[in-house]
Order: sequence, then C-alpha cells, then structure tokens
Amino acid sequence: MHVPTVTGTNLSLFITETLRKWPNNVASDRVCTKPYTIEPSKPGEVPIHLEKGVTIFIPIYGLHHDYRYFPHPERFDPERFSDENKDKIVPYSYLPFGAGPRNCIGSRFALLETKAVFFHLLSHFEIVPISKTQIPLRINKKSFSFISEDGFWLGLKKLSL
Ligand code: HEM
Repeated sequence: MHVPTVTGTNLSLFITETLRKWPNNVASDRVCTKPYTIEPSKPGEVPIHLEKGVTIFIPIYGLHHDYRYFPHPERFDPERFSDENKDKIVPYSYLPFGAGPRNCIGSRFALLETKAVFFHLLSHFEIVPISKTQIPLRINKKSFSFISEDGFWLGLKKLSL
C-alpha cells in the first residue's frame, strides 16, 4: 500500500508546524478576575499591574512568529517539533489551541480528524497547485480568523498505484 508522506516528513510534525505558521485563532483573550501583578523576571523589566475586569489579549500569531522562540519564523520547518528538538520549545510560546482550563476542547479531535483526512487524501492523490492557487498566499486582512484573500484552491492528481 502507498504510505502517505509529506515530502518525507512525519504528518503530525507537518500539521504542528502548519498550526504554528498559520494558527486559525490569531489571538485569544482572558478577563482578569482579581487584581494581579506580573513581577519582573529579567533586569530592565517593570512590574505590570492588572486590575479586576481588564481584558488581556494573548497574541498567538505574534508568539508563533517571534524569532526568540522560533528562529527564522517565516521558514516552514516541521523538524522544530521533532523528538530531538521539541524540548527547545519554550512553554506557552506555542498556543494553537490556547492554554489552561479554557483551552480548546476539540484539540485532540481536530488533530486526529486532520490526520485522517490527509492520510486518505494523500493515499490516492497528489495535491498540486492550479491556475487559481494563490502563490504566495495573501492573508485576508478584514477577517479576524486566518483566511486567505481568494480562498484555498488546489488540484488533486490521482496517483497511479
Ligand atoms: C485545528 C482546529 C482547531 C483549532 C486551531 C482550535 C483553536 C482553538 C483556540 C485557540 C481556542 C481558545 C483557547 C484558549 O483561549 O485558551 C479554542 C476554543 C474552543 N474550541 Fe477549538 N480549535 C480547533 C478545533 C476545534 C474543534 C474541532 C472543536 C469541537 C469539536 C473545538 C471546540 C472548541 C471549544 C468548545 C472552545 C471553547 C473552550 C472553552 O471556552 O472552554 N475546536 N479552540
């Protein structure tokens, strides 16, 4: 049987890196329920006082594209998440599904579903660019979710097995 590979990379790593570069939710938010001070942890930093009721936005896209956490952030490199490299990921710098008690309840289902879809798709087809495929992809700036300007158009070429 044809075993699907994404240019030699493990499918899980490929999806993990895709969600780093293009997180569906570009940000998440939380409301502060009691006054809290984030104390400085490094020289030069100042304390940040949070009042009750204040809304805080967590910039997921910004964190995922910060070179201090992900060197050469524009480079698509699934190996960042390989067994050899995954310990270098700074906790809470990678948040495609958020974090804490209100993180995404569907994360495991979403990952399993994506893998199942691509497994079956890549078992029978090669995904190829077509004339309507937007290269490079342009992000729709009017949408809060991460979508492209002209949609995602791709061709499927049947594999001869
Ligand atoms: C790749 C697919 C998905 C991504 C990237 C995603 C991402 C997220 C993110 C970032 C949050 C906010 C978490 C936070 O603020 O800490 C969230 C919340 C949530 N997601 Fe997803 N999600 C995905 C698929 C799904 C699916 C398939 C379901 C349901 C079957 C789902 C159900 C929910 C629910 C119910 C919440 C709100 C949880 C709460 O407020 O307690 N998500 N998701």
